[in-house]
Amino acid sequence: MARKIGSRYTAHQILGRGSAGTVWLGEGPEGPVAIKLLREDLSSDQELVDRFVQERAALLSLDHPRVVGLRELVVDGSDLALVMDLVRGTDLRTRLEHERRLAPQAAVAIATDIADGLVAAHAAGIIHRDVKPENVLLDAHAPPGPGGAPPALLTDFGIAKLIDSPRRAAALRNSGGAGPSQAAQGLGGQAFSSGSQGLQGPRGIIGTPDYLAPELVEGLPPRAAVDIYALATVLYELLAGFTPFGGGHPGAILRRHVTERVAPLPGIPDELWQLIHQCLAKAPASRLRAPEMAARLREILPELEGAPPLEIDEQPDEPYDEPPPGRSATGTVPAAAPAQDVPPRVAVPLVETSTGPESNRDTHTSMRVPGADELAGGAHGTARAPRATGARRAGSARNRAAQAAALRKRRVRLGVVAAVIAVAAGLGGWLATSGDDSSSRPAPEVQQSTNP
Ligand SMILES: Nc1ncnc2c1ncn2[C@@H]1O[C@H](COP(=O)(O)OP(=O)(O)OP(=O)(O)O)[C@@H](O)[C@H]1O
Repeated sequence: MARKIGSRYTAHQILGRGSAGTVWLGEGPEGPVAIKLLREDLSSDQELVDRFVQERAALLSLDHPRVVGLRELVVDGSDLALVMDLVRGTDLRTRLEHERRLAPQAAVAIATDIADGLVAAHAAGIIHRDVKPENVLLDAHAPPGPGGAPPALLTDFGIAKLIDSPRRAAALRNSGGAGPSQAAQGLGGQAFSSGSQGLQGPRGIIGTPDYLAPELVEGLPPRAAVDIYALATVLYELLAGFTPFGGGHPGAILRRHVTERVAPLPGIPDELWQLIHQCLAKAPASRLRAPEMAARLREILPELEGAPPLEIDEQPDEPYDEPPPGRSATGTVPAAAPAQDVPPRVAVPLVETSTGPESNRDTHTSMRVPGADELAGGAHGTARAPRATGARRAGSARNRAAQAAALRKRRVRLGVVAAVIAVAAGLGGWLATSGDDSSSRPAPEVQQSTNP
């Protein structure tokens, strides 16, 4: 059923739904467009509407072939719509769901496109804040690039930040139900709320847990480096089929971003791994900047020609598996509950989402407060450590009793939320002064144009 949007656009058919609203195939004076119609509760929020209007010029000015162009912001009665270039194709999440893992050259080609988009955005002072496969569109009508990858375009620039209004975040913090700041509260309410009050104003964390840079978990204000971290996470996911710190409840994922190190992917070319590793550095200053990342990805691209997707064993770890003594921390934490109790791995956005029919992707699962056990690294918080196909799992059944005993001891030490709060708070200082990479380049100072 056709629907008028403002005086110039008509929405014809639903293309898909996301956490912020519904995307329609539409028509305007210059031809077909995509129209994102924001959810009613968002569009009726006067503060949010004001922010959109304030940011209109900055968002409309972002013009780059690797960025989905925003053509118009329409405020029409109770409708708030973003009119965008129409990309005929699919989003990267859908492709990943079909293929599970991409061949390295295709993965790097897509990451290069996204990095190019970030170069333009960061140069314009705009931080994306929600780089993830859902926000990457693949243009199936353009000639494919290296590895047969369709050109990729980054979409939803600045949207996460716009929706992140202080009033909304405060309301969510005060609400009893699942909401965006619940994970943050669960991980360490003091650390988060005090950090947020001091550095960001009374805001919650906005983003999607799997892709959130550790400094955001710490309550620091977002800088361009958060997009680099998220892009490195996406690249890792394209290669591995899962994100480095994902799995389980949002609070557990957030904790891992801060405390765990990423394990190398089996069979990954060293240069590519070094790049991912550097861009996943805990300290934002240690990450590459967008132009450097794009250039390095481009250099690596030709060497990956013909390389097959990585072979990674995706069988879930056995319960009670724990890294053997002496092994470096790799993202594996001991499991303690039967596998059937472990919630599915999904990326959930840390923005308030609608539920039910409004949202049609499993990325929009609502969150619940993670328990102390999960926050302390229990089964629901177990990240998957990459293992080559056929490689032996860390730990084994013969050590299970000893491991279970060690686990119980460990839980006594770590099994209260307060401990996690202390760890998170303490790490704030550590993060500010250390990195896990050699580079000590200062963090790029990109002012968010989305600040009021
Ligand atoms: N410019 C566009 N052209 C064509 N299709 C689009 C465009 N923008 C979005 N879509 C499609 O609309 C659907 C919903 O997109 P939307 O951006 O609302 O949600 P999302 O990014 O999947 O999730 P979230 O809002 O949580 O980030 C997606 O399937 C996407 O492929």
